[in-house]
Amino acid sequence: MSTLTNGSPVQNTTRDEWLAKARTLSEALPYMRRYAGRTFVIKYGGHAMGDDSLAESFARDIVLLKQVGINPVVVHGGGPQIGQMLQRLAIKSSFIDGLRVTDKETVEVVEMVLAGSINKQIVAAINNAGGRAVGLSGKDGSLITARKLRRTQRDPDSNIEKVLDLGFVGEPYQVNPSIITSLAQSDIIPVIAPIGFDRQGDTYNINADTAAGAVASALGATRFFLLTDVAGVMDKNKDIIAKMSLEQARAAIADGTATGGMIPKIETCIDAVEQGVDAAVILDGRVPHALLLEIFTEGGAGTLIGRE
Ligand SMILES: Nc1ncnc2c1ncn2[C@@H]1O[C@H](COP(=O)(O)OP(=O)(O)O)[C@@H](O)[C@H]1O
Ligand SMILES: CC(=O)N[C@@H](CCC(=O)OP(=O)(O)O)C(=O)O
Repeated sequence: MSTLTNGSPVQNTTRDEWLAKARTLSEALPYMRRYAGRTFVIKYGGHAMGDDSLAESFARDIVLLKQVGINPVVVHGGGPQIGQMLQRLAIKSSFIDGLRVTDKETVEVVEMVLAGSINKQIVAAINNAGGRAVGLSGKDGSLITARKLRRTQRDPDSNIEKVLDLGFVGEPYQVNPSIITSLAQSDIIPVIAPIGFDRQGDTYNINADTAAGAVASALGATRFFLLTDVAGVMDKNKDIIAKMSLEQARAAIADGTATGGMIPKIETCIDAVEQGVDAAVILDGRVPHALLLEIFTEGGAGTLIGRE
């Protein structure tokens, strides 16, 4: 038993808990100093959004990052939420290579769900947690000019390559980050919906990982985080891989360690690092405060993809 400065006795367990908390806070200091003034792009996936308390803890983490001098930029998805809305409207939806085939009617729903409801929910959650967030889509401030994504597939029988039509699925063609830097300088946290536009007035549905990677590259972000619904990239024994070089990341795709939605995710990380982002991290958005643990503790969480 020991005593507090006010003389009250403290049970040892409580004291140990306090010491553990103090150690964690103290451990965070060098990271806070290292990252002050840096830009972090955080991709917040639709699967990571989960319930209200998880959304609240995500918002608090973002506000904390801003408070310690980091410039967080949030790019969000919302695939499952788009799916639910399309179902309610009885609009059929299909995917090719993890990308939603998007006709004119679908792109209207996608924009409504992403730039409308989800974007504003995240903005409100950050503002309720004490931050100053502003929601944008790629159309605002000409942030993301897009062009139609061209996908081809080789027919295994004839070996002829055919062009697949995904409709209004776009790829970022030009990212103009000036709106983001102006907002960040005014202490505002930008929250971006992955919608692009072109000079012909067409609207494009962009995969949120791709949009976030393009924003991270254009901003020269120090770190790019992808919050998803797994603990990180798993090896063939289902153990989390803590760190991967670009070569190991490419090998994980080539040898089938990464499949499905993990493939474009790792590809996006490789592209972002090749274009100057210091490191990209895939981590579990379902775990409360995963972002804080990754950024401010020694062990980190999730899978870091970097140069060496
Ligand atoms: N090696 C791997 N490690 C972890 N997850 C993997 C791996 N290979 C495939 N996956 C799958 O990738 C999914 C994450 O991609 P995705 O569903 O597109 O995420 P999000 O909706 O967050 O963008 C995981 O839920 C998992 O099923
Ligand atoms: C072209 C394409 O597939 N766009 C995605 C955009 C949302 C997204 O990527 O959301 P998650 O990150 O939650 O998966 C879609 O329509 O679902």
